[in-house]
Amino acid sequence: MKSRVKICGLTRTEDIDGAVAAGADAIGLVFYSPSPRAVTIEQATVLARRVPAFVSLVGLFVNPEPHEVEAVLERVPLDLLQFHGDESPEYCGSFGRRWIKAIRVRKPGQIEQAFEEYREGAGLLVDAWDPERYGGTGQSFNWQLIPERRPMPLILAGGLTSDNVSGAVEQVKPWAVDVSGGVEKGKGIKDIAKISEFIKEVHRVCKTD
Ligand SMILES: O=C(O)c1ccccc1N[C@@H]1O[C@H](COP(=O)(O)O)[C@@H](O)[C@H]1O
Repeated sequence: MKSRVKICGLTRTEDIDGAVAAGADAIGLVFYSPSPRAVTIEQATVLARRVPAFVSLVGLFVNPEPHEVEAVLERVPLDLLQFHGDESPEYCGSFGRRWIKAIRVRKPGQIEQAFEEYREGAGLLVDAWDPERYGGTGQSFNWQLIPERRPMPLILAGGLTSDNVSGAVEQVKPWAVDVSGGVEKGKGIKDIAKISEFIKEVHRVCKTD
Protein backbone atom coordinates (compact mmCIF):
# COMPACT_ATOMS: atom_id res chain seq x y z
CA MET A 1 0.00 0.00 0.00
CA LYS A 2 1.15 3.51 -0.77
CA SER A 3 1.43 5.86 2.23
CA ARG A 4 1.05 9.56 1.52
CA VAL A 5 3.29 12.18 3.12
CA LYS A 6 2.24 15.40 4.81
CA ILE A 7 4.94 17.89 5.76
CA CYS A 8 3.67 20.19 8.49
CA GLY A 9 4.66 23.47 10.11
CA LEU A 10 6.16 25.27 7.13
CA THR A 11 6.72 29.00 7.43
CA ARG A 12 8.82 29.86 4.36
CA THR A 13 8.04 29.83 0.63
CA GLU A 14 11.34 28.12 -0.19
CA ASP A 15 10.45 25.28 2.15
CA ILE A 16 7.11 24.79 0.42
CA ASP A 17 8.85 24.75 -2.97
CA GLY A 18 11.36 22.21 -1.67
CA ALA A 19 8.73 19.96 -0.09
CA VAL A 20 6.60 20.00 -3.24
CA ALA A 21 9.62 19.23 -5.44
CA ALA A 22 10.53 16.35 -3.11
CA GLY A 23 7.06 14.84 -3.61
CA ALA A 24 5.01 15.89 -0.59
CA ASP A 25 1.31 15.05 -0.94
CA ALA A 26 0.19 17.65 1.60
CA ILE A 27 1.53 20.82 3.18
CA GLY A 28 0.44 21.84 6.68
CA LEU A 29 0.25 25.40 8.01
CA VAL A 30 -0.07 25.92 11.77
CA PHE A 31 -2.68 28.45 12.96
CA TYR A 32 -1.96 28.06 16.67
CA SER A 33 -0.16 31.08 18.04
CA PRO A 34 1.76 29.37 20.91
CA SER A 35 3.51 27.15 18.35
CA PRO A 36 6.95 28.26 17.14
CA ARG A 37 5.68 27.18 13.70
CA ALA A 38 2.61 29.42 13.73
CA VAL A 39 1.86 31.60 10.71
CA THR A 40 -0.40 34.62 10.44
CA ILE A 41 -3.21 34.80 7.90
CA GLU A 42 -1.11 37.26 5.89
CA GLN A 43 1.85 34.86 5.78
CA ALA A 44 -0.46 31.97 4.94
CA THR A 45 -1.98 33.75 1.92
CA VAL A 46 1.53 34.12 0.48
CA LEU A 47 2.56 30.55 1.34
CA ALA A 48 -0.67 29.09 -0.11
CA ARG A 49 0.16 30.48 -3.56
CA ARG A 50 3.17 28.13 -3.73
CA VAL A 51 1.04 25.02 -3.33
CA PRO A 52 0.20 23.61 -6.78
CA ALA A 53 -2.81 21.65 -7.99
CA PHE A 54 -3.09 18.13 -6.56
CA VAL A 55 -1.04 18.93 -3.46
CA SER A 56 -3.36 19.44 -0.48
CA LEU A 57 -3.15 22.46 1.78
CA VAL A 58 -4.01 21.64 5.39
CA GLY A 59 -4.69 24.13 8.21
CA LEU A 60 -3.82 22.97 11.73
CA PHE A 61 -5.79 24.41 14.67
CA VAL A 62 -5.82 23.77 18.42
CA ASN A 63 -9.08 24.60 20.21
CA PRO A 64 -9.76 27.64 18.02
CA GLU A 65 -12.73 29.98 18.41
CA PRO A 66 -15.04 29.55 15.39
CA HIS A 67 -14.33 33.09 14.21
CA GLU A 68 -10.59 32.27 14.07
CA VAL A 69 -11.17 29.35 11.70
CA GLU A 70 -13.63 31.40 9.64
CA ALA A 71 -11.15 34.27 9.34
CA VAL A 72 -8.54 31.86 7.96
CA LEU A 73 -11.01 30.24 5.57
CA GLU A 74 -12.00 33.62 4.15
CA ARG A 75 -8.47 34.28 2.92
CA VAL A 76 -6.57 30.99 2.74
CA PRO A 77 -7.70 28.22 0.31
CA LEU A 78 -7.43 25.28 2.71
CA ASP A 79 -8.39 21.84 1.40
CA LEU A 80 -8.60 20.27 4.84
CA LEU A 81 -8.87 21.32 8.49
CA GLN A 82 -6.75 19.47 11.07
CA PHE A 83 -8.00 19.80 14.66
CA HIS A 84 -5.29 18.98 17.15
CA GLY A 85 -6.97 19.92 20.45
CA ASP A 86 -10.07 18.84 22.35
CA GLU A 87 -12.60 19.69 19.63
CA SER A 88 -15.83 17.68 19.47
CA PRO A 89 -16.90 15.93 16.24
CA GLU A 90 -19.78 18.41 15.92
CA TYR A 91 -17.38 21.33 16.17
CA CYS A 92 -14.96 19.83 13.62
CA GLY A 93 -17.81 19.41 11.15
CA SER A 94 -19.29 22.85 11.63
CA PHE A 95 -17.24 24.70 8.98
CA GLY A 96 -18.55 22.93 5.87
CA ARG A 97 -15.03 21.73 5.08
CA ARG A 98 -13.38 18.35 5.11
CA TRP A 99 -11.55 17.74 8.36
CA ILE A 100 -9.35 15.33 10.25
CA LYS A 101 -9.04 14.96 14.00
CA ALA A 102 -5.75 14.38 15.80
CA ILE A 103 -5.66 12.44 19.04
CA ARG A 104 -2.79 12.00 21.47
CA VAL A 105 -2.44 8.33 22.25
CA ARG A 106 -1.56 6.97 25.66
CA LYS A 107 -3.82 4.04 26.44
CA PRO A 108 -5.31 0.94 24.82
CA GLY A 109 -8.74 1.31 23.26
CA GLN A 110 -8.41 5.05 22.71
CA ILE A 111 -7.97 4.85 18.94
CA GLU A 112 -10.91 2.45 18.52
CA GLN A 113 -13.08 4.91 20.49
CA ALA A 114 -11.91 7.86 18.39
CA PHE A 115 -12.66 5.99 15.15
CA GLU A 116 -16.25 5.75 16.36
CA GLU A 117 -16.51 9.29 17.74
CA TYR A 118 -14.90 11.08 14.77
CA ARG A 119 -16.29 8.77 12.06
CA GLU A 120 -17.56 11.71 9.97
CA GLY A 121 -14.00 12.96 9.49
CA ALA A 122 -11.80 12.35 6.45
CA GLY A 123 -9.19 10.65 8.61
CA LEU A 124 -7.89 10.13 12.13
CA LEU A 125 -4.38 11.32 12.99
CA VAL A 126 -2.61 9.56 15.85
CA ASP A 127 0.15 11.42 17.65
CA ALA A 128 2.13 11.01 20.89
CA TRP A 129 0.61 12.10 24.18
CA ASP A 130 2.37 14.85 26.10
CA PRO A 131 1.15 16.34 29.40
CA GLU A 132 1.85 19.92 28.36
CA ARG A 133 1.77 20.18 24.60
CA TYR A 134 -0.85 19.42 21.98
CA GLY A 135 1.59 18.19 19.36
CA GLY A 136 4.75 18.87 17.43
CA THR A 137 6.68 17.36 20.34
CA GLY A 138 9.03 15.14 18.32
CA GLN A 139 7.95 12.23 20.50
CA SER A 140 6.83 8.85 19.31
CA PHE A 141 4.41 6.42 20.98
CA ASN A 142 3.74 2.70 21.17
CA TRP A 143 2.53 1.80 17.66
CA GLN A 144 1.23 -1.50 18.98
CA LEU A 145 -1.72 0.48 20.35
CA ILE A 146 -2.86 1.03 16.74
CA PRO A 147 -5.53 -1.51 15.75
CA GLU A 148 -5.42 -3.35 12.44
CA ARG A 149 -9.11 -2.72 11.78
CA ARG A 150 -9.52 0.83 10.54
CA PRO A 151 -12.89 2.10 9.43
CA MET A 152 -11.29 5.31 8.15
CA PRO A 153 -7.87 6.49 6.93
CA LEU A 154 -5.25 6.50 9.68
CA ILE A 155 -2.51 9.12 9.63
CA LEU A 156 0.57 8.35 11.71
CA ALA A 157 2.46 11.23 13.37
CA GLY A 158 4.77 11.79 16.31
CA GLY A 159 8.54 11.78 16.30
CA LEU A 160 8.92 10.50 12.75
CA THR A 161 12.27 10.97 11.00
CA SER A 162 13.97 9.52 7.94
CA ASP A 163 15.57 6.98 10.29
CA ASN A 164 12.36 5.52 11.69
CA VAL A 165 9.71 6.21 9.04
CA SER A 166 10.36 3.08 6.97
CA GLY A 167 9.91 0.89 10.06
CA ALA A 168 6.79 2.86 10.95
CA VAL A 169 5.25 2.37 7.50
CA GLU A 170 6.15 -1.33 7.46
CA GLN A 171 4.70 -1.94 10.92
CA VAL A 172 1.65 0.32 10.93
CA LYS A 173 0.79 0.55 7.20
CA PRO A 174 -0.81 3.97 7.64
CA TRP A 175 -2.82 5.79 4.98
CA ALA A 176 -0.39 8.67 5.44
CA VAL A 177 2.43 9.91 7.64
CA ASP A 178 2.75 13.44 9.02
CA VAL A 179 6.03 14.99 10.10
CA SER A 180 7.17 18.31 11.45
CA GLY A 181 10.18 18.34 13.81
CA GLY A 182 11.94 15.40 12.15
CA VAL A 183 12.56 17.38 8.94
CA GLU A 184 13.64 20.67 10.51
CA LYS A 185 16.93 22.43 11.11
CA GLY A 186 15.28 24.92 13.47
CA LYS A 187 11.71 25.43 14.71
CA GLY A 188 9.61 26.21 11.65
CA ILE A 189 12.69 26.13 9.40
CA LYS A 190 12.65 23.02 7.27
CA ASP A 191 15.68 21.14 6.00
CA ILE A 192 15.01 20.21 2.36
CA ALA A 193 17.61 17.41 2.40
CA LYS A 194 15.80 15.86 5.39
CA ILE A 195 12.42 16.23 3.67
CA SER A 196 13.77 14.53 0.50
CA GLU A 197 15.31 11.70 2.51
CA PHE A 198 12.09 11.24 4.50
CA ILE A 199 9.89 11.04 1.39
CA LYS A 200 12.40 8.78 -0.37
CA GLU A 201 12.27 6.36 2.57
CA VAL A 202 8.46 6.26 2.50
CA HIS A 203 8.41 5.62 -1.25
CA ARG A 204 11.15 2.99 -0.97
CA VAL A 205 9.35 0.93 1.62
CA CYS A 206 5.98 1.30 -0.11
CA LYS A 207 7.48 -0.05 -3.35
CA THR A 208 8.66 -3.23 -1.60
CA ASP A 209 5.19 -3.91 -0.15
O1 LIG B 1 3.90 21.67 15.07
C1 LIG B 1 3.43 22.19 16.09
O2 LIG B 1 4.00 23.11 16.68
C2 LIG B 1 2.14 21.68 16.66
C3 LIG B 1 1.56 22.40 17.68
C4 LIG B 1 0.35 21.97 18.22
C5 LIG B 1 -0.25 20.83 17.75
C6 LIG B 1 0.33 20.09 16.73
C7 LIG B 1 1.54 20.49 16.17
N1 LIG B 1 2.17 19.76 15.19
C8 LIG B 1 1.77 18.45 14.74
O3 LIG B 1 2.16 17.44 15.68
C9 LIG B 1 2.40 16.21 14.99
C10 LIG B 1 3.73 15.61 15.38
O4 LIG B 1 4.79 16.49 15.13
P1 LIG B 1 6.32 16.00 15.18
O5 LIG B 1 6.61 15.36 13.83
O6 LIG B 1 6.46 15.04 16.31
O7 LIG B 1 7.15 17.24 15.37
C11 LIG B 1 2.29 16.54 13.50
O8 LIG B 1 0.98 16.20 13.07
C12 LIG B 1 2.45 18.02 13.46
O9 LIG B 1 1.76 18.53 12.36
